[in-house]
Amino acid sequence: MIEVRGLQKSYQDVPVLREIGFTVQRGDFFGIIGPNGSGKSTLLKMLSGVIAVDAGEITLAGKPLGRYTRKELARVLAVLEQEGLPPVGFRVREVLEMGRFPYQNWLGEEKTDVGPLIDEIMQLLRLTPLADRTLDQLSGGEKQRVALGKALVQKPQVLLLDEPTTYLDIGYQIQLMDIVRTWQKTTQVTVVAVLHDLNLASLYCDRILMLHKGEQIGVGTPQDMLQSDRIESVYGTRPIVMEHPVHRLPQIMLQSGS
Ligand SMILES: Nc1ncnc2c1ncn2[C@@H]1O[C@H](COP(=O)(O)OP(=O)(O)OP(=O)(O)O)[C@@H](O)[C@H]1O
Repeated sequence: MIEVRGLQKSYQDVPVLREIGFTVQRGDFFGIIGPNGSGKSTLLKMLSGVIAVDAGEITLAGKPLGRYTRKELARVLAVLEQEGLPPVGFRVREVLEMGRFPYQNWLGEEKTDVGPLIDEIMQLLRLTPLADRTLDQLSGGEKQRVALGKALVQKPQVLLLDEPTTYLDIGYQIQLMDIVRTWQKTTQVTVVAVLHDLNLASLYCDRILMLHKGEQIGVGTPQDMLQSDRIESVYGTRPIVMEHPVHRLPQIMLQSGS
């Protein structure tokens, strides 16, 4: 679904990504991890076409990213960003309707009735009781669900998530990740998520790309990537890595003073 080859990026002649290359299969949950400043958001912005690559190529559904028009791209790819919501005056249902823009004509009309799709996504995200609230009347966690709803109504083939669980408590973190996974299983959407929380990355990602200072440290399963030596060399702190007693996946425990 996504192929990345030989990607390079510099800002003002300072290289921030070097020789990045990986493939994401259709329907995979792919995580991008790495310390602050390692280039995760820059890579995600290149995948979404927001910033240009200096060298290398990104192919999406068999077509180079640069050959998509903006509207074509919005039918294939949706992004959940930290600041992806419109100004505060809009109501929840209106915001979700805005997500349909790639399918609308210049009058904002669509051939098919999307009411049932919007109802389904509002229910999945438990937004139905909030439909008529304006954005300023929502909590941070509720706003994040609205932003996700706006991305899902685009019915994308690829969903990019930039640190989707920042500011969410542990209950909302799991709820949001579970919703994404449920949606993924029903629609076969390919998910690429920048995640700071290594334990969440382990629980939800099929494969993980680890970046460090703009270099690709490796791509592999959570078991491959979340080893204490590797984490220590990249993050500068040595955690204890244990197997989750239920999910049989690596989970890390931080050690103070290490
Ligand atoms: N517009 C810009 N101009 C110049 N340098 C930039 C710009 N955007 C990012 N950088 C630099 O590029 C590097 C990678 O930044 P990026 O935001 O991609 O990292 P990140 O891994 O997402 O970090 P974080 O986890 O802190 O969000 C950093 O050194 C950052 O200072």
